[in-house]
Amino acid sequence: MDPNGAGLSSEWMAAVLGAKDAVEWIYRGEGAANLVLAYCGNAPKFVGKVLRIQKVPTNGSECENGHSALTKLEGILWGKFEGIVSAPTRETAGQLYVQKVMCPLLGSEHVDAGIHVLVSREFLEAVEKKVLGQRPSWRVDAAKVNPLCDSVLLIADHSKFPHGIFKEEFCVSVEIKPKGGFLPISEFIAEENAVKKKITRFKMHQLLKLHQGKIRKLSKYDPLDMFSGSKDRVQKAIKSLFLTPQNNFRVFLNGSLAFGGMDGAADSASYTLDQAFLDGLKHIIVAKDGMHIKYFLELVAETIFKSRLLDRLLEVQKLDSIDIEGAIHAYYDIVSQPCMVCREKDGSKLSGRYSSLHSKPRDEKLKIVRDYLISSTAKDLSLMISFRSRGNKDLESSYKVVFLESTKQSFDYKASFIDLDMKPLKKMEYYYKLDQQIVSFYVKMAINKGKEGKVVASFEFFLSAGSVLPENIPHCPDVSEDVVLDPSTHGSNKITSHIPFSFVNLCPSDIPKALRRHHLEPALCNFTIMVSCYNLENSSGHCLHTWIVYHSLPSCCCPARRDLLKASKIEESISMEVMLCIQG
Ligand SMILES: O=P(O)(O)O[C@@H]1[C@@H](OP(=O)(O)O)[C@H](OP(=O)(O)O)[C@H](O)[C@H](OP(=O)(O)O)[C@H]1OP(=O)(O)O
Ligand SMILES: Nc1ncnc2c1ncn2[C@@H]1O[C@H](COP(=O)(O)OP(=O)(O)OP(=O)(O)O)[C@@H](O)[C@H]1O
Repeated sequence: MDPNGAGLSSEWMAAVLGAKDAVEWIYRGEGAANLVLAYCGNAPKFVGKVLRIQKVPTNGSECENGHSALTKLEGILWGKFEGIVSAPTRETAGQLYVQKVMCPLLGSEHVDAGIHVLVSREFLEAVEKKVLGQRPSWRVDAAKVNPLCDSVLLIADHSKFPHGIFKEEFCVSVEIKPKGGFLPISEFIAEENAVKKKITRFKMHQLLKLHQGKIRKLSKYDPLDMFSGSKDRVQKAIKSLFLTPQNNFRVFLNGSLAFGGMDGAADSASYTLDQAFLDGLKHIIVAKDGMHIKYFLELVAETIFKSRLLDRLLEVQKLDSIDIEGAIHAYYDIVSQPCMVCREKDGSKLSGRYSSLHSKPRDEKLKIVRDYLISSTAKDLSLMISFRSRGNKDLESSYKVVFLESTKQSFDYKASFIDLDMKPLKKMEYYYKLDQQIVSFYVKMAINKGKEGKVVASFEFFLSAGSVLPENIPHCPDVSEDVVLDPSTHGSNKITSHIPFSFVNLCPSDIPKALRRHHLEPALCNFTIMVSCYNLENSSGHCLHTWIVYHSLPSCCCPARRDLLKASKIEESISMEVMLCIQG
């Protein structure tokens, strides 16, 4: 690192990547703002590294060359962190933000701010051309490599161990974007938005994304499980991510994407679970056929649970203590604009509530907004964890070690946070609008909820090869809040929720009893009970089959028991899910 904090040491200044270097960089992935390339050549200074290249919107006006610095107000906001204000470019300021702001909060051992390397325009053009075919088409349409950038970030490749000790070793890594893991309690949340205190933004946003066509099915993942600190709930979170990865879960084998997609909308209809992934896992996890994925998911959950990595992240997320509905007021004062929220609420009894925010000293308002933006970074970053089996090697490990009880194996692991970008100050207004859009859409959709009475819990379980269906489903907690609209029928007033049944005893005559146990009156609703079976191995993880096992309308005949027993004989690891659909 150079003494000016610009992140360009003289050694790296000398290395300008040109067109001929492009062959050594291959597509690794991308998000909304950056394209990431992995190194596949032999130059020691690049081995084990990735390049993170800034993109610009294709429909944007002029491309910024990265030389525009922070705005004056951003300079004031981040002024207390050495070097950020005087950083010559936004990129450099962003890198210093990672070093000076995020590193101390998350722990320097889990963050690599990277260094800048110079690149020629020819290099950027050549790599862009080279990776075009691998990029999701909607990402290609949305943004392109910024041709005016003259430097890019070189960061450790967190999907690999830097120097493998053993030539033959396999490394598997997961990338998890856990999103916001707590429910706000802010007094500034308007009464009509009180649902925010009970339902996560992630979950509500899913409905909006479904409606907008950004995803094809609702995620089963609940960030509250991930951040719960409870082993069972963390396991549930990991399993849910596996079943509906979207852009929240990916697996890499020796640095190559093996599961999940770079397509932000990836869900069980679009990701693939290929043989290479299963074969690779077999090098790392010692288990009988059909159990590798189950144990791998256990390994990930165990590591997250034991390492307490997310505890610290949650604390950083909680810097957002008054919610965007509070922070937006401080924002308008900082940018010296009339407060649009107070203007809208003018005359309402709530508008007085915000005067306490508007009368705070400027320093406090700056802190509110600064903390909100830091929290936004923490709610959007990803965690990468790499694993390699320690085998029988007794060498002392320079990494942390996790023990997987199910296979009696020890693994080295290393964990890093990626994508710690500084969020622009001007995004505050967008955050407020998006928040309101998410909540109002959810509230509108949830109005249907009143029609179905009290609905019950969901459960899923894994069946391994040759196993029989369980006699008793464990007691499920009441999650009557937890009603989701069925993606396939959204728009109508059909509600899908989950109801526990003992599979073995499942027969139509038991169903009314079971419904009553959950305070549902069978006579008052038409309903369907479906069992879906997901294959976890040897195929794409798609839903293999859905059986309608019971329909309340007499004309429907449902050979439930026979089909379920057939399912139990599937010689694979499968996950089954029972859904109760009630037509309002
Ligand atoms: O607002 P969210 O929660 O949708 O988060 C955005 C992410 O969407 P997600 O819901 O995770 O798919 C979004 O991710 P995708 O592009 O959807 O993969 C970005 O990370 C975006 O950040 P930025 O604009 O690149 O700085 C994220 O925007 P920020 O809100 O973090 O600024
Ligand atoms: N240091 C790294 N090591 C390994 N893989 C990485 C690294 N950094 C990024 N990646 C891969 O590249 C992808 C895109 O990177 P990143 O999330 O930084 O992009 P972004 O455009 O900033 O994302 P966002 O949409 O959240 O703004 C990641 O999802 C990850 O798969």
